[in-house]
Formats: sequence, C-alpha cells, structure tokens
Amino acid sequence: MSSETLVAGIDSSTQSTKVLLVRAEDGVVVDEATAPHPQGTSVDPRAWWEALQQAGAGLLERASAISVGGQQHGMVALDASGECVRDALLWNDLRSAPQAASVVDYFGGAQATATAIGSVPTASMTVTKLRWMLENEPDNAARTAAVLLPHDFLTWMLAGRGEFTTDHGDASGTGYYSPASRSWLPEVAAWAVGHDVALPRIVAPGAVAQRTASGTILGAGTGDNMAAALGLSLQDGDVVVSIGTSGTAFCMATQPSADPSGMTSGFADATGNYLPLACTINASKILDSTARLLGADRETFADLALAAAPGAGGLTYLPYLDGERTPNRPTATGVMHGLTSGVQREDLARAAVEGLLCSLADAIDALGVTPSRVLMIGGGSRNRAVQQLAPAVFGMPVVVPAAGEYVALGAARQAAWALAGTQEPPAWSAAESLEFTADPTPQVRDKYNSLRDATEGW
Ligand SMILES: Nc1ncnc2c1ncn2[C@@H]1O[C@H](COP(=O)(O)OP(=O)(O)O)[C@@H](O)[C@H]1O
Ligand SMILES: O=C(CO)[C@@H](O)[C@H](O)COP(=O)(O)O
Repeated sequence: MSSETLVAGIDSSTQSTKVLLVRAEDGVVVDEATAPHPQGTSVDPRAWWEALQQAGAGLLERASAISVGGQQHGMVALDASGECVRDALLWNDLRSAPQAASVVDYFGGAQATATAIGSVPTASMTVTKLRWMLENEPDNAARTAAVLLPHDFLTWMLAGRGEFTTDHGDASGTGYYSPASRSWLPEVAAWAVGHDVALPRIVAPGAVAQRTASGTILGAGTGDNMAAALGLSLQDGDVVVSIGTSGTAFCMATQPSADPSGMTSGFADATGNYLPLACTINASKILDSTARLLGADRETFADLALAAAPGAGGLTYLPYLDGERTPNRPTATGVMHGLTSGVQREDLARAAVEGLLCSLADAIDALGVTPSRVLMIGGGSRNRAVQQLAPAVFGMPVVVPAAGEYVALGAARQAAWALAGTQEPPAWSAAESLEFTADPTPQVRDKYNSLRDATEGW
C-alpha cells in the first residue's frame, strides 16, 4: 500500500455528518469536513444523505475505500421500491417505551430477553420502534419491505442503491439479532412489524461490503460507538466515556454479555469481539442548556463551574431532562435539589457538570469492570470543567485523547482494513493524550445517588 493511498471515514451522528480523509498507511488525517443534520428525534434519512454529499464533496472522490459509522438503533423503514415509508425514529425518540415492555413479554421476562438479544430493550432499540409503528401506523408497517439502520442506509446510497448490508456491531443494537449466535432473528423483526421484512446481509469484520459506481471499496460500516472503539484502538481494561448527544460508557469484551437489569446493552463490536455499553439520553445538552440559562458561552460556563466548590453550594442536579434510558425512566424530567438563597450562578454551572459526570459514573459502574484507564471523548469532553472535574467524580485519572473525530477515524480504519484485506485492522499509532487527575469527591456522588434513588417512580 503506497503512502498516498487515502481512505474516508464517515460519522453520521445525531447532530451532524463528519468526514475524515485519512492516510491508509498510518491513520494521519489529511482533510476533513462537516455538515449539520436537522434537529429532532424523527428525521428524514434523505437529510443525512444530503449532509454526507455536502461534507464529502471533494473528499470521498480521493478515497480508495470508504466506511460509514452511524448513530445506532434508528429505524429506517423502506417500501418495496426503496423509498422511505416515514421519517426515521432515532435512538433518542422515546415514544416506543410501552412497546419496549411488550418485547420483554414476547421473550418471557428480562433474563430470557437479555439471553436472546443481548439487552433488555429500552425505547431506544429498533425493535421497539417497529412495534410502535405496527400499533400506531399500521399502513406504514404494512408498506415496510426492508428495515435498515442509519449507517446501512448511507452505505446503500453510496453503492448507488445497491445491496442492503450491515455489520455485527450495528445489527446488535436492533433487538432482532442474537450476539450469542451472531445472526439475525428474523422472526422477531416479523413479530415487531407484523410480517416478514428484508434485513441487510451482515458483512464479516474487515470485509469488503460493496463498491460505489466508480469502484471504490465500501467497508461494512458500523455503529458510532463501535467505530469509536476502532478509532481509539481500544485495549483490554480501557473504558471509554463518550459525551456527545448521548453519553456512553463501554469497554471491549471477548464474550457476549446479557445483563438482565437492562443497565448495559450486550452489543457486538466491529472486530469480532463484543462491546458492553451503557448509554444515557442526556449528555452534552445538560451543559448546553445550563449555559443558555446562565447566558454564558462555553468558555464562561467552564470558568463558572470551576470557580465553585465541590458540591455546588449544596445544589444537586439529576439531569434526566428529556426522559432517561440508563436508568430506564422514559418519562423523567430533570430535578434540582438543595436550592437556597445562597446559591450562586457558579454553583448552578458546577451542579450541571457534576450531574452529567455522576450520570456517567453510574454508566461506568453498570459495566461491572474495574477500568485500568478511562478515556473520555466526544464534543462535551472538550469542556475544561468536564476535563478537570471528571477524575474527581469518577475517583480515578481520566485520559483525554487529542481533540479528534474518533468515530470517523474508526470508520476510516475499517475502510483501510477492507482495502488491505488483512486478518487484523491496520495498526495506527494512538493519538496524543492528556491525563487529568484530581482529589476524589465521593460526597458529590453520595448526594446524587440519594436524589436519584429518592426520585425513582416520579
Ligand atoms: N468545547 C466544548 N465544550 C462543551 N461542549 C462542547 C464543546 N464542543 C462541542 N461541544 C458539544 O458537543 C456536542 C456534539 O458532540 P458530538 O460528539 O459531535 O455529538 P454527536 O456525535 O452526538 O453529534 C454539542 O452538543 C456541543 O454542545
Ligand atoms: O443509542 C446509542 C448507543 O446505544 C447512542 O450512542 C447513539 O449511537 C447516538 O450516538 P451520538 O450521536 O450521541 O454519538
């Protein structure tokens, strides 16, 4: 492979499309672009294709191979002619919470569900959305001939509406895939949507999925968290915390998991291993919305949070703003406790950062592993207050890799892998990183945990 060989990695996430053009040999980024997505939890998939064309213009043509990492779980329902039956319902659309309970009944309880599909579904998973459509929009369900995930849809479009393909990682977030047997459960998809539907062919890790009209190789693509794991060259003992639209904590595992509590999802990864993951619905929006209330820009908000003492003047913020998934409280709203006349705006900023970090500490704990390293990525990890307070709340040092698009980088690494045709992904050097340490503040988590437990069932 010559040093000029370039590959492209795409992150089609909730808020935007990011495209990286990367040297296949060593993973050095040579060019990048981004384009925004529409807001909301129900989105026309063609908007993602338009954003990809906009961000990819001038980049994708220079790539010898392309892979797409995408937001997980979104329901892309196509009719027999390949047109979208309705807008895609995204991972953070919680209208299908009642149908999540029906899925557990279908399998005969939480343990049986986790054993069958690796997870006890919340409203995020695709299967619950299909069932919601059957119960609420039967005509759309009847017209649905194929169901794709967001990244499958984009791979299919890049292939000139070619074959439907996916990978094990993203398939494992549908609720009609078995991580233990590494295969679809088509009867579950049929139960959910009311009839048999076409599901994409699952491409082996690192294999070529399809080609574009001009012959460019398309890798299988994967879910955004699986792509981030590839982009970070995740090692045994690493726990990744991502603060984007979603908050996630995940680690690598060699065996599938099946957590009957529903706190973690037993996903597959993009390399043939597994990726147990806990995901929160409310992450960077906790910072953005509090900064907006304070009339502060991001830098000022970080200064305010860092100027307050641990414990935020007695203010504890449970940040389940728009419903929550970990823990499963789909109708929850945020709760502020300990408000006195002495609370300052600095305390409010601090409480928001501590609340975000406590919810992520719960996600780390749910994995049930003792991390040897915590790596923090995603847009929210660029906030100085988050960087400095995370080791205090997590009670351990936190490594922040140099600012970068690790989902898109992981997708690029998968593309380079498909291009090379090797057994293993190419070995790219790890990014430069900064380590943050701080005195632990367990009292902050204690107060948060009390508020979380006291508000269960609200
Ligand atoms: N310096 C920063 N400080 C705080 N938040 C930031 C900063 N830069 C970006 N963000 C936040 O990151 C979020 C986007 O993160 P990203 O990981 O790209 O999300 P997604 O992949 O879900 O689209 C935005 O909501 C924005 O608020
Ligand atoms: O639902 C999950 C993971 O199970 C989310 O992590 C989505 O995959 C969306 O990711 P971002 O857009 O926040 O990166």
